[in-house]
Amino acid sequence: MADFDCFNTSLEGRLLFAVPKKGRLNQSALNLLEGADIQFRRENRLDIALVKNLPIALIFLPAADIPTFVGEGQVDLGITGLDQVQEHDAGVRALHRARRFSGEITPEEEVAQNGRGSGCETVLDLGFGGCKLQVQVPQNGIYKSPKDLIGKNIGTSFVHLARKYFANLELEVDSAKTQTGSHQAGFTSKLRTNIIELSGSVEAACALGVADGIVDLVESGETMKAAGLKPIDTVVETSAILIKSRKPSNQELVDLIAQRIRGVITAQKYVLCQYNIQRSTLAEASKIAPGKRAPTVTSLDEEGWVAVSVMVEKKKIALIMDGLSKIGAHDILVLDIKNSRD
Ligand SMILES: Nc1ncnc2c1ncn2[C@@H]1O[C@H](COP(=O)(O)OP(=O)(O)OP(=O)(O)O)[C@@H](O)[C@H]1O
Ligand SMILES: O=P(O)(O)OC[C@H]1O[C@H](OP(=O)(O)OP(=O)(O)O)[C@H](O)[C@@H]1O
Repeated sequence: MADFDCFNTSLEGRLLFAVPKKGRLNQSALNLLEGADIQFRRENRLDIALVKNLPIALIFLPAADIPTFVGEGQVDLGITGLDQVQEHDAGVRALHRARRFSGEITPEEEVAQNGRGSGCETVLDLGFGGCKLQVQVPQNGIYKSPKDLIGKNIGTSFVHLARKYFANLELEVDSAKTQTGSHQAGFTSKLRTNIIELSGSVEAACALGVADGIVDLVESGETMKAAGLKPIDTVVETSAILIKSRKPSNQELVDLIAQRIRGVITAQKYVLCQYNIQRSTLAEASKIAPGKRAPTVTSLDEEGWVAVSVMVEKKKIALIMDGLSKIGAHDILVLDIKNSRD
């Protein structure tokens, strides 16, 4: 158990669950907690909150730090972006590599340590916070392909993923030139591309002459366009995920939370469609809306008619209603699902 005495709060026996304290993932993460009936009251400016109805303590941390806390086993569970987990992973591997170069560990020990991973295990994809980590360059500039950026200045908050990306690119280019390069050799030589660490507003780096290209997140593309940039490659496609440490303090509680969150995600993704139809058309209707498992069918108090209730993906509902209507379904209703459990 981590020592959190500094918070003057007893965390004894509680599962520690890290939640993004600000930024793009904060509100959706809080909505998920509410849907999963994880009740808490957060005191002003305190980054820790005890859950009232479960033996859990929420720890509010920057999304970028959550993989470190979970990976080192100080915190049991966390919500963060896949990009942040991969950045942490790449950082841990870079550290092992540096230790091998300095002779602190043998190549075999490096392989063994890499095999153990960064300590974060993905529990489930949360279906929000979707975006891409992309290599971007000025729209009307001289750089056309990622290879043109080798040896140049790259601004990013994702230094480890950017180093890994350009190390692979340099290796590819060098191998093509010499026909003798090996993967390992590429990672041992010094990176020629200069990765510059920036903590925010990365898009400004090119216009201000700090960088020739950047590696940053793109969702709608508005920020990129406004900065006069265009994407030339994707490093990672990311979304928010639930992660757990290698040995959580209470696996049963981890499973319970995962099950509740899964239920909330399903409820957000589906709606309930109800309609009346003649029994003779039921098979056709079931092809249009087969449901998550199968439609629920009840007899109506009218000869030859049935009432059907079926879960439908929200994004498909309009087309499905059109189809059902076309084959003679009546009284089609669509209802929101508040929560669900498999
Ligand atoms: N535009 C976006 N659309 C969707 N998800 C995003 C977007 N930007 C970032 N994310 C996701 O949110 C995570 C946290 O990014 P964000 O920039 O919100 O963090 P932060 O630095 O903690 O907050 P802030 O930028 O407000 O200081 C990212 O790692 C990514 O997974
Ligand atoms: O493609 P878009 O929809 O425009 O989103 C992309 C922007 O969102 C994120 O930054 P954020 O606004 O969270 O602030 P930051 O730059 O301070 O991290 C990301 O770093 C981009 O700048």
